[in-house]
Amino acid sequence: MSLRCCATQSAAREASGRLSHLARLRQTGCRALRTIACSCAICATSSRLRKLQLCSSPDARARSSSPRISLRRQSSFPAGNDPSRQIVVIGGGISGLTAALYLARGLPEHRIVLLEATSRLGGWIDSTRVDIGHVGNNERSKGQETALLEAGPRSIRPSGAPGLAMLGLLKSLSLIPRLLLVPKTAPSAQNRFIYYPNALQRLPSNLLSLPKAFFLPSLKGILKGAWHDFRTPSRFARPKSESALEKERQRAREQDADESISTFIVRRMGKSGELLRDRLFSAVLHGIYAGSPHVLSVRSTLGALWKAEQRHGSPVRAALPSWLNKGKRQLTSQEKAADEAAAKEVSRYEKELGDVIVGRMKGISVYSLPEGVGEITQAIVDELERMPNAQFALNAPVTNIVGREARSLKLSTPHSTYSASRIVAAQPSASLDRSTSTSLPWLSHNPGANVGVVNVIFPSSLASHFVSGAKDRLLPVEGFGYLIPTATENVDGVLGVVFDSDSLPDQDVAAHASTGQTPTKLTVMIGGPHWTSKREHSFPKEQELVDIAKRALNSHLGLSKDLLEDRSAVYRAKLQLKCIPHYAVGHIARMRDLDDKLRAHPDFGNGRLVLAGASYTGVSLNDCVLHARRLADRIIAEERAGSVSGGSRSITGLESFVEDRTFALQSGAINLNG
Ligand SMILES: C=Cc1c2[nH]c(c1C)Cc1[nH]c(c(CCC(=O)O)c1C)Cc1[nH]c(c(C)c1CCC(=O)O)Cc1[nH]c(c(C)c1C=C)C2
Repeated sequence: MSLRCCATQSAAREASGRLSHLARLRQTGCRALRTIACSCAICATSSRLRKLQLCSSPDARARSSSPRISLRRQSSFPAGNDPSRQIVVIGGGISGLTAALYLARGLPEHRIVLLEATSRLGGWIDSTRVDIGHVGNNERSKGQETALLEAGPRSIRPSGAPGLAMLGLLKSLSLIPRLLLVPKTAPSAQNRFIYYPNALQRLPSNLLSLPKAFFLPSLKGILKGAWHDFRTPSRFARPKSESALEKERQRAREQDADESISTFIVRRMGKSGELLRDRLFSAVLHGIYAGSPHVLSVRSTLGALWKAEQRHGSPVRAALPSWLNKGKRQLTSQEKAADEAAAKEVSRYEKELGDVIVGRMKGISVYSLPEGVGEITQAIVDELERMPNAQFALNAPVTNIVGREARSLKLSTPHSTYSASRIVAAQPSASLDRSTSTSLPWLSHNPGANVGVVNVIFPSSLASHFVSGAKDRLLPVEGFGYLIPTATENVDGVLGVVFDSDSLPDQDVAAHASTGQTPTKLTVMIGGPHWTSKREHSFPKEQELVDIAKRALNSHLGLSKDLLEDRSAVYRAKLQLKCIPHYAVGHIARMRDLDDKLRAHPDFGNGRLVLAGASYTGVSLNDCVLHARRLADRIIAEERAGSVSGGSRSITGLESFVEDRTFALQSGAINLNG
């Protein structure tokens, strides 16, 4: 963060000498959080992320932030400037960094250049440790109390192919021993709440707790809805007598079929579906996409529900044993092939990880690292910095990409031009659309969530001061946090609150183990669909966001005004613009069209422009890593084959939309508690 701020004091240039200068500046100054409130031109213009920082505590100081980079000279690199052996990766978020890392490892003869538009790497990942005051009364136990804050993603799920791909990356970066693991049995894994209509309700965490849940106000009508779903024919049901040609036509139509989450739920569950949408599903969507069930595609975001109807007749039938389910149908050969390919990929990653790690991770709900998920991007940057064939440029927004059929591609930034045989475009798709004239469709189609994030820290001393009794706990319940559905009265537009100190307590214990005291940390998320009718300039400013957070914590958790206004409480507010892509209805069909157009493009086809990142193939860190790895593997294979036989180049980064026509996105499943 300080890198960004310091960088903006002078002109934005991407020369290597300048980057070393930035690294030096970062080490020497700009440490206090409050210095980050940007009044600088570059942050406001070249970065789409507007940062609003506020610390109410005089003691709060930021200690670490975005990945540190210091650029070494590249003159020793053997490939020189041969464009046929130069790959440019655009975008320094997790997707771009992962792609660059695997490419640099797999193609040591190629130069890999990573261009980042802003002055920091890491994208939405933004981990910062702050000092929040002193703890301990006597000289021996006295120490500085610190808290690790995340303004973006904070924990990672180890499940499925995406989860394994991420663990494989972490293993290769030697980060596995550093993981802070949260077991599935931990209270934070078991307890997730919904605030409806005016109280916290714990959601069922397993089948045993399901019957009790039927009486929760937010789940009222679930039995009626389930019965409606059971009786509603599948939209994929076809008469047995249909001709083969009819069947084929119907199958082709199904390939592109889609609907919103709202219409899916109401179609399957009738009137009860409307209630469940407003009391339950909207809350879950707030907690993943900061999005609305009316906009999001069911197929691309809750793909497990879509697949359940397609394969089993309905989501309820899918949960039944097969002898009770007459709606279950035979899989097509294409579906079988896709399932087999997915299973193969899982076992490949499991093999790479080894039985010990795979076994250990089976009992884990989520994990993070002592210095937050930012440790991952820092470790990637550190390794890239050590590699002679990797190069970074910050403050290097790509303003144009020109291709001349089979010749190399030319990229322009305000201060340089680059030639490349291939480009991996890992920035948000709308940025690619805005900054270049690729004439590719759909890049700006999907909206994205605007979210106000307020980190709140109560230093450990406040618990003993404000709570009487042995427990010393400021929060009324223990768990992951709570979400607010649209049916709850919510004029401030709060999406939910994460109990960070419950879900990853070890992040802060580790920092001051001598006292055993830990701060209480919360993150209040605001906005998303509640701001749809607002223009960007009227989004709440930093103080307004903090005030909203205080009101929410007071009315939802009963935290007293004295506690909230205590001068040692720390608040940090940040506005995250377009931070989570919303896959709108029809996303899969549009991605197939984009794939076709890209493949056939005279300048960018033939694997010359490859698309990567959350705009296309899944919003989680795991999805970003999985798809970046997949495309890097394909590029490496083609480059190696090409150097021998001039192999056919066909990569677009969108292969998953074409290869698995029934279920393109890996992480479409939801799991409320597991
Ligand atoms: C209150 C808002 C938000 C909370 N988290 C996010 C928002 C916008 C962002 C987010 N959460 C998840 C993802 C998916 C990708 C990932 O990294 O795993 C994103 C972008 C995961 C998630 N969080 C919740 C659910 C049900 C999921 C999906 C699958 C899973 O991990 O189980 C629930 C949840 N999110 C938030 C809270 C307070 C909460 C539940 C109480 C915060």
